[in-house]
Amino acid sequence: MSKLDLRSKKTWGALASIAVVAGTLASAFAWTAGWLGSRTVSQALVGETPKPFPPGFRRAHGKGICFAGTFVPNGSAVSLSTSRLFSQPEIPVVGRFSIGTGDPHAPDSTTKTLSMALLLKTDDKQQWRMAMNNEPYFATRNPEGFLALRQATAVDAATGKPDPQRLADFLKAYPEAEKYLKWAAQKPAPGSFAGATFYSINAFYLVNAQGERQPVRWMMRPHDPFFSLSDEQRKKADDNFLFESLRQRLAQKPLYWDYVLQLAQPGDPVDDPSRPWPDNRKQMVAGTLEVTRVEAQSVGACRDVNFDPSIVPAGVAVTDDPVLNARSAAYSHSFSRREREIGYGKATEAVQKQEVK
Ligand code: HEM
Repeated sequence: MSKLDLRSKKTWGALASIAVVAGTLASAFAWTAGWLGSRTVSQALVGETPKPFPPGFRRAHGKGICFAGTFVPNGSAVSLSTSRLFSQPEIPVVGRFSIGTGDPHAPDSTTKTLSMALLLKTDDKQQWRMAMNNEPYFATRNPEGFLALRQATAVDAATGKPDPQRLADFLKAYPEAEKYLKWAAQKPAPGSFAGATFYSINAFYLVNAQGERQPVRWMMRPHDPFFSLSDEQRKKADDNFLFESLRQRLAQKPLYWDYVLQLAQPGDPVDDPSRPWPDNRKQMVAGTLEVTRVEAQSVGACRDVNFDPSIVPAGVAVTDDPVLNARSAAYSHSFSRREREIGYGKATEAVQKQEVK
């Protein structure tokens, strides 16, 4: 091998090119790791409570159950979108019900937030992933606001309560959150998954064969009736009452939800999830989801799925909603962490296996 001639311009030119390549790779790595740029915010959005966090579980909505089902469209939305979801006779569904807490062992009464996530694979090899909550709108217009809300409502160690001044400062910066906080304070505690309505919250575009874009939001409206539990009933309820009653209910017969699209009118905000559209906007039932059986998440098909709502098929497009975009980054951080823990054999309970030493 010939020696490096450090006096030659050619050698210095080659070294400079290598430095550029190495520098680019290092920056790309730092960006991927979230050490640079706005991704630091998306990493900060991924909390880990309880601490230490049990490996292999989702960093949010950690307690959940997989389900299998079928989506049957009724054909009414074919003029709005080319997605096969609206025209294929039926689409198999891998889904997940969860509650809105990071702790996979939390009692079901810890939160009033219930969720449904869906992975729909159509026969044209496209995928639509959805993750919905039982809340019609979001607290803040952007993800920074969501982070600020978390900090403003954190319990002060000295008083055992959130600091009122911090909350007042937060509401000054994010006045839109007042509506959500008032609503959340009197939100009834759902007594079942079966009777809960799940909302997309973020807006999306449906795109038809002519390339026309119709902004929509949607909800999954249950056939089962909604019922709520009093504080007293929740205190007495079993730690797994929501998941247990779901199992029992499905052992009898399937559950159904109508997929209801809400169509925006010109001027309705598509990039602000804290501003629901007026109730008089046109709604249409585009199909029905049938849920037939559940399976533990440690072994079920939903375990290794990242229900990133920005994964949409042809015929659907994402909006510029900053919360939607932040969700994609945050879910990806959470997904990489849990899959790495599973891959390195650290996730025992999350996958029902012994730890690999
Ligand atoms: C800035 C706002 C938000 C952040 C940072 C956030 C963060 C997260 C994270 C980190 C996960 C775990 C992902 C995984 O490991 O697979 C998750 C799951 C989930 N989120 Fe969010 N989220 C946000 C907003 C929302 C909104 C607006 C909704 C409802 C429309 C929602 C519904 C869900 C659901 C249903 C799951 C569970 C999905 C599953 O079953 O795997 N999130 N979220």
